[in-house]
Formats: sequence, C-alpha cells, structure tokens
Amino acid sequence: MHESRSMQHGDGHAAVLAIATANPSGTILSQDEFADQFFRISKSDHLIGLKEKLIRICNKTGIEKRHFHMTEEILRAHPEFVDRALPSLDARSDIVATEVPKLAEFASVKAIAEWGRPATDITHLIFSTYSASGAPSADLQLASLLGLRPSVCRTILSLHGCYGGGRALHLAKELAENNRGARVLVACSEMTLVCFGGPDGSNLVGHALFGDGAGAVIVGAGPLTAGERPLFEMLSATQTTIPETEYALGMQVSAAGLDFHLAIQVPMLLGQNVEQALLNAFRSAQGDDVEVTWNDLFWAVHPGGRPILDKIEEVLKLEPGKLAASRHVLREYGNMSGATIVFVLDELRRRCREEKGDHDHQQLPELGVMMAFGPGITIETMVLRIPSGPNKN
Ligand SMILES: CC(C)(COP(=O)(O)OP(=O)(O)OC[C@H]1O[C@@H](n2cnc3c(N)ncnc32)[C@H](O)[C@@H]1OP(=O)(O)O)[C@@H](O)C(=O)NCCC(=O)NCCSC(=O)CC(=O)O
Repeated sequence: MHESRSMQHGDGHAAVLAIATANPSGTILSQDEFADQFFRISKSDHLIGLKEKLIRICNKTGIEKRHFHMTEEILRAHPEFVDRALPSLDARSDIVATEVPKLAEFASVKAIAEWGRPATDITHLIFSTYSASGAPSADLQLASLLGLRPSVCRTILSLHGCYGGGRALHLAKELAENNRGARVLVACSEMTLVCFGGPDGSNLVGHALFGDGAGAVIVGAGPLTAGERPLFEMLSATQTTIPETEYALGMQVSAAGLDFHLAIQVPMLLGQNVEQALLNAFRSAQGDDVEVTWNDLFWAVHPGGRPILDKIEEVLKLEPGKLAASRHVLREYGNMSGATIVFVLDELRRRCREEKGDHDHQQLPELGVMMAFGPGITIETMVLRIPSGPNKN
C-alpha cells in the first residue's frame, strides 16, 4: 500500500515547463495620452480637477503603455459602460464570457507549442480571472477551445485578483507533485472591460494602473519526457495573510460592473510584511535555520504599483536592478492583475537566455523568489530555482 501510494507521486519538485503571454489587439494606449483619451471617450472633459489628478497619478505609475480589449466602437455601442448609475453587468459579462477565454487561448496555444506535447496530454487546468460571473465558466470554454480531453480536471479561481496567478501556480505545483504524470495548464486572463467606468473620486488609481493580458504556464514534475525542459523548479510555496487588512484591497461586483478598492496604505502594508512572508516560504524550503541573503536571489515580484516595488526594494535593501523584470512588465503593460506574474516569469526567462550573450544583463542567481499580492491582503510566495546543466535555458 505504502509503495503504491508513493508510485502515485511525481519525482522531485514540480517545474515550470513552458510560459507564454498574450495581450488583446483592441487598443494600445500610451500612459502620456491616457488621461486625455479617457476623459474624451467618457465625455468627462468638464471634470477638470479629476483630469488633473489623473494626469498627476499617471505620471507616477512607472507605466508607459497598456493594452485593452475595449475600443471606442464598444463604448459607442454601450454608453452604459461609462455611466456607473446604469446597470451594465449583463452586457459586460456577455463580452468577457467570450473574450476572456479567447485571450487565454492565445497564450495557452503558445505555451503548449513551447512545451512540445499535444494539448490532450494536459491532465489539469487551473483558470484564474476576475471576470467570471457564470457557470459553466471560462475554464470549460478554454478546455473546449484547446481540445483538451473530457477527463481534464478543471478548477476556476475567481476574484483572487492580483494573487490569482501566484495561487494558481502554487496549486499547480501541488497537483503535479501529488499526481504522477500530471501536466497542469495554468491560464490567467484579465480584462478591465468588466470594471471600466467614467471617472469619479474613487476609481482614478485603478484606471491609471490596470491593463489587459493573459498568461499561460505548463507545470509538471518528474519523470519528464524527452523534450520537456524545466525552466524554473518550484521548491516551496506558501500563502501569508496580513491580519486585519481586509479593508485595504478589494473587488465588489455590482449592477454596474466590478469596483476595485485600493487603499493608499497598500505599499506600506506590503513593505511591513514582505520579509515575514519570505521567511515563511524559505522555512518551508530549508527548515527553521534558514539562511538567505535577499540580494543573492533573483526576483519575480508582482508589480502591483511602482511604490510597492520601491517599498520592497527599500525594506529588503535590494540592489538596483533586482526588480528589473517586474519594473519592465509594469512599464510595458501596466498591472494585469493575476496574469502579471506570468509576464514577469517570462521576462526573467528572457533575461536568463540573453545573459549568455549580452553583458548588459546581470547573471541571474540559481535561487529566486516569486511573490504575488491581492485581496486579504494575501501574499503568495514561491521559492524557485533555475536548473543548472544541460536543461538550463
Ligand atoms: C497612484 C500612484 C501611481 C501614485 O504614486 P505616488 O504614491 O508615488 O505619488 P503621490 O503620493 O504623489 O500620489 C499622487 C496622487 O495619487 C493619490 N493616491 C495615491 N495612492 C492612492 C490610492 N491608493 N487611492 C487614491 N489615491 C491615491 C495621492 O493622494 C495623490 O493625490 P494628489 O495628487 O491629489 O495629492 C501610486 O501610489 C500607486 O501606484 N498606487 C497603487 C498601489 C496599489 O495599491 N497597488 C495595488 C494594485 S492591486 C493589486 O495589485 C492586487 C489586487 O488588486 O488584487
């Protein structure tokens, strides 16, 4: 019995076997022009004070551009998306019910191609989004679009917000390590269409930060088949909730769509608690006598906002450049909620490849850490290792 139980487990730690990302082709907006465009299309140019404030906020985000599914044509067809006093959830849900899985499909097809095995070899699917409001949901639709087998085990993570990608990867690790031969597709797809609205005193920061994107990751543990290459080994994963901070980050579904709440204290709260979350993850990997120097690691941090990255850099005394992959993703795409961490992993992988031939890139250390934050405040932390030897990418 004992032997047959151990035969059911994968060999060793789970690993990331492929990563891909996608963005919608609808609209790309430069952050410099965002306030002008947003106030024009929402017919709000008369709200001069709010517009000036949005310009001040946009200038401080560290973002250069963002991608959106939303277009002016969609807004012309749905004036209720601008006026939050009008009910609009049904119309928003109709659009995202098709478009969110479709965006996930673009990323997943690329990840499956990189992985090199047929989609029918996927045994588990974990889909994370803040846009799902029906059942059956985006997970089933993605499974159909990709032609996954009917026995694929599906899980949907709904409204986990920005820690959705981290949570999905954590679950994928546990599934892969506990089910021999499992190959888990993690798909995170986020679209701001569900929370778009005309400017008011409470939603400017969300409008300045969030963008649309999808990430897909294939996760599996040993034995690996010929052609499978581990990109990041997933050594340990923990979740830490900061007590009594429910008020600080949240999402609420209403007749007018999804409302985000981002308290001004979020960067400070994360700064005060990040080290404990890291120690929890490293103790889980190395035991109580953990010895780790933060600057000896590579870093994949969810770029929730520029001051969050600044605060983490400050409290952990990180060398400049340690959060470069996170800052790059924030600059190029904004905060894509749960999908963002997949973009950061992809960027790190790119830097890892380039370091061989490009001396401008710092050599990545062998050990690193992935962190994602969201409502709770919840911190998902994972200790990663870049494999050495012939599989190194
Ligand atoms: C908004 C910022 C770009 C502003 O940058 P700075 O803080 O450096 O600049 P600043 O102090 O001069 O602030 C500029 C103006 O923004 C206002 N301001 C700052 N933070 C605010 C907040 N959370 N809510 C409302 N207003 C805010 C300030 O009062 C100020 O207004 P005035 O100019 O009128 O004085 C930044 O604070 C930021 O990126 N904050 C978001 C961090 C965050 O919460 N991220 C989590 C995202 S959610 C996530 O990732 C997880 C999830 O949702 O699941």
